[in-house]
Amino acid sequence: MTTEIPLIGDYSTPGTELNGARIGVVTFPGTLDDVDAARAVRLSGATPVSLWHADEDAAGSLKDLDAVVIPGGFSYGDYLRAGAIARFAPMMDAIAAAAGGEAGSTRGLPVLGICNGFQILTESHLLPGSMIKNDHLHFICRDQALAVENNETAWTRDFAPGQRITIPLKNQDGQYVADEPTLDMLEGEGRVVFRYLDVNPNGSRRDIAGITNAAGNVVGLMPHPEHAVEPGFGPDTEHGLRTGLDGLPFFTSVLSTLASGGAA
Ligand SMILES: NC(=O)CC[C@H](N)C(=O)O
Repeated sequence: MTTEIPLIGDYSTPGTELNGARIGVVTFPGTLDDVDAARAVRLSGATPVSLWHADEDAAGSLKDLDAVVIPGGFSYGDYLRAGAIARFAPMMDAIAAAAGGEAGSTRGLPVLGICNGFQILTESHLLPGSMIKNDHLHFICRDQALAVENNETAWTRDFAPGQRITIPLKNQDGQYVADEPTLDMLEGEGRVVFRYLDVNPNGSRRDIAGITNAAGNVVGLMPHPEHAVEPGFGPDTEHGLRTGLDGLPFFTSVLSTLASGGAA
């Protein structure tokens, strides 16, 4: 069962007109950023739909959805390892089947994992590699500059190639690791989607901040685009102006992808 998420507030910023797309936002026990993710979806013009991790008809609930966001937070309190318990949720089985794993599937449901969502995607083996503690062993919260290395995924096509963006980063388990052959494969296939700029905040291998599956429909990243979608709330971007809209193209990109009829 799914419910459209009622939202309060002013939508007179971009994307006020509803465009017919329905995007699911998953909630686990301990999820933190589902409300902000839903608001970002709505600001892009799509309708956010709430998805519950333990839904007994998870596959049925995904049927009329066009994309899914797995938001940030501390699913199951990050016990054992961030995302390690969430991966066994019935909703994750349904998402994996609809998204198609590493290679993508015929449906190729677009899935965006943000921070804890990225951790859940690696634990679920929808994306390769693992997230471990930041190398300095501290929780970090900062406005982080990134380079968009691949603008041909379902969630990045509204960016320019190589575009510099700034969005918030806040986590303790943000260090992306993988063995050298996997890192070489990701680089070789253009699957590094975002790279940290100016500073590597957590020791991630090769400054990797986000990656995609082979088909380009599943994307995960540690920084939080849903916190940079409204004027006055996101990080300073250019010339000290508080524009803070660098997260919005994630959510409009998936709409462009859907409009063009492709998964990526
Ligand atoms: N902001 C978040 O999603 C936090 C993610 C995660 N559980 C961590 O600290 O690392």
